[in-house]
Amino acid sequence: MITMNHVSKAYATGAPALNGVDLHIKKGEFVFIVGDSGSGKSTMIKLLLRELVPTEGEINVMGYDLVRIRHRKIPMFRRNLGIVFQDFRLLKDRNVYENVAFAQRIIQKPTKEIKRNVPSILATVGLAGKYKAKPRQLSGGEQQRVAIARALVNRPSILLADEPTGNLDPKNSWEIMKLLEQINENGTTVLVVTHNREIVNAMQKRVVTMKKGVIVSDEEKGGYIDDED
Ligand SMILES: Nc1ncnc2c1ncn2[C@@H]1O[C@H](COP(=O)(O)OP(=O)(O)OP(=O)(O)O)[C@@H](O)[C@H]1O
Repeated sequence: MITMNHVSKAYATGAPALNGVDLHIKKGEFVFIVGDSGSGKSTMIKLLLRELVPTEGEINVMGYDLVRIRHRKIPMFRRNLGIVFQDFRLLKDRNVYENVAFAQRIIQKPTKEIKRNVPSILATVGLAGKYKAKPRQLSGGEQQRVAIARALVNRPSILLADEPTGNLDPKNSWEIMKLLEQINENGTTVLVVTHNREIVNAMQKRVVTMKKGVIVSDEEKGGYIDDED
């Protein structure tokens, strides 16, 4: 589903952000990506989204060769991915329903289908009763649920979450992680970049630890490794 072979990414300045990374993720896995600030996690996510191209190496996601993919095929490729960020990135002047429906309008789903799909996905994330609310009327946890609904409504095969609990209190963080786990149990491959040590240690999932652009550990049912530096 996701393969990175000897992937390096150097920016114009500084040491390479990624340096010879090999990573294989199978369909249906739940993987945490952890590591100190600057270890290369965001760079990895950007490469998987094809926002960046590697300096060296090969990346294949869902059968798409991300080094050689033609520009006009990138939007089609990205339909396979749902993305969630730390800061939610909702449309502030649109209500919950519109925020989720927007993702379907972009891919030109017929209105009839949108009217069926949006309430269904809002029920999945536990927000069926809040479809008319504006983002500012929601808690941080609820806003993140809207963002997750928006990421899922087009039924992506892979969900990428970049620090999804970074702005949430512990209770909401747990609820969001449990929701991501449930989404994974329903068949979606889930990658979560996080600094949340307690949750990583408790959830007993695969943990890939990055340090200075390399993978220093990759463990099934792993934990958060403390940096001794
Ligand atoms: N656009 C850029 N130009 C130059 N260097 C960059 C750029 N983006 C990131 N870097 C550098 O690449 C390295 C890896 O950064 P990256 O953002 O991938 O780390 P990260 O693990 O996601 O960090 P954080 O946890 O703080 O988000 C860092 O040294 C960073 O300074």
